[in-house]
Amino acid sequence: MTYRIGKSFTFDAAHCLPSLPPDHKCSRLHGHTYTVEVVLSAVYLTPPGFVTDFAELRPLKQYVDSALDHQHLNKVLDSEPTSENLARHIADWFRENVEPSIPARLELVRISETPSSWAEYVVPQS
Ligand SMILES: Nc1nc2c(c(=O)[nH]1)N=C([C@H](O)[C@H](O)COP(=O)(O)OP(=O)(O)OP(=O)(O)O)CN2
Ligand SMILES: [Zn+2]
Repeated sequence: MTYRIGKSFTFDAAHCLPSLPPDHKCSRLHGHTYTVEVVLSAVYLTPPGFVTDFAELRPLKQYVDSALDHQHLNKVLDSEPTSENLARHIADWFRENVEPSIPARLELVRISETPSSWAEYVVPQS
């Protein structure tokens, strides 16, 4: 049996995908209101019955606000800022900076650029 929780954050940012053909609309600079959703799991609950306290995820919100909100994502990521690469970037940051101090593991990060599309990075089982 595994328990899961999720939390979402939003931020606004600009990006372009320069390796797309020049006539592709996403090769030009444009912006999105992004949604970041993280899903965490635990086999055992910690008192009073949490996978982890949602408040423990505050550092991720601070990272999103300081590093991603109102930024040009091509200047933030080493790779082209697709939703897939952004999901991996956030998962890597979370696993390095938050996961070691909480009783839960990161399952996945989901990114939505628009209400009708999303991409996920699913963390491999260790
Ligand atoms: N697999 C991916 N495909 C695309 C990505 C991506 O990150 N991963 N990104 C883009 C562009 O960033 C684009 O801005 C978003 O694409 P799209 O969903 O086509 O956006 P629209 O709002 O224009 O959607 P419509 O439903 O066509 O109005 C492209 N592809
Ligand atoms: Zn885009």
